[in-house]
Amino acid sequence: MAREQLSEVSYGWNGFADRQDLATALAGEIADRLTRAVSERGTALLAVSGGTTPAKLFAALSTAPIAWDRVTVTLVDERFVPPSSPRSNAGLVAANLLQNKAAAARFAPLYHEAASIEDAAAADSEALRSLPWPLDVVILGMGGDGHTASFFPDAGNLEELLDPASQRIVLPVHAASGGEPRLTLSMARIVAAGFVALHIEGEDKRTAFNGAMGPGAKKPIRSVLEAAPRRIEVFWAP
Ligand SMILES: O=C(O)[C@H](O)[C@@H](O)[C@H](O)[C@H](O)COP(=O)(O)O
Repeated sequence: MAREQLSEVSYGWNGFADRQDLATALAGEIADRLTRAVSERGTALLAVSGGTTPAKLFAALSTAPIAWDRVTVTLVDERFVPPSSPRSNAGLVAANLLQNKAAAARFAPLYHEAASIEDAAAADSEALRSLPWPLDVVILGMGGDGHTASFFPDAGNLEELLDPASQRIVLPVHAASGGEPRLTLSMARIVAAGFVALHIEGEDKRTAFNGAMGPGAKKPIRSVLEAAPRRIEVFWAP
């Protein structure tokens, strides 16, 4: 894993010839780390992102021969929609990851029907408190604007979202660029993970990532890289 050192931020760069090679390699890395967590602490906690990128990865990971019945899967973030919605990350995970061998995993959703996104976030923080924190593996995505999770640059509460000291587990997000209101794991919970991978695909995303690593206004993805106590590994394919 090549190392890029930039001013005060570093990350591992793992480039692949094509998206299926990336999915196979990253699924193997995740499976190894989940297996190690189960052997060390009897359980493992995985958080994945939604969007259009992860489907191949989810399909590859779903067939991994690991002790899925000891694994809890949750989401890095979620749109404030029910699982039946085509916009639902829970629906995406159910259809693509919690299949095959991974169907035996426990799933902890972020979306709960509530009067407001604020009420849902508060309910989430209570419901998720009993999960076996810290996360063992987090898979992040990134938008062309440098957002990751639901840390959108135009979020009204971006400072709170990026606060590595926040004790909250789940935070509400209102950001026009994010579409529906969102629920997102807090920065603190994400960066405390044993392994964080950033999964991006396509030239535009590589350009956006490199831009976020350069001078200029700090993008949320850079804030996450800087806050992470362990080097984050970037997985990219054209
Ligand atoms: O709910 C979401 O949309 C994701 O959690 C979000 O953070 C995603 O990772 C990026 O927006 C990239 O999305 P694409 O994979 O669709 O480009």
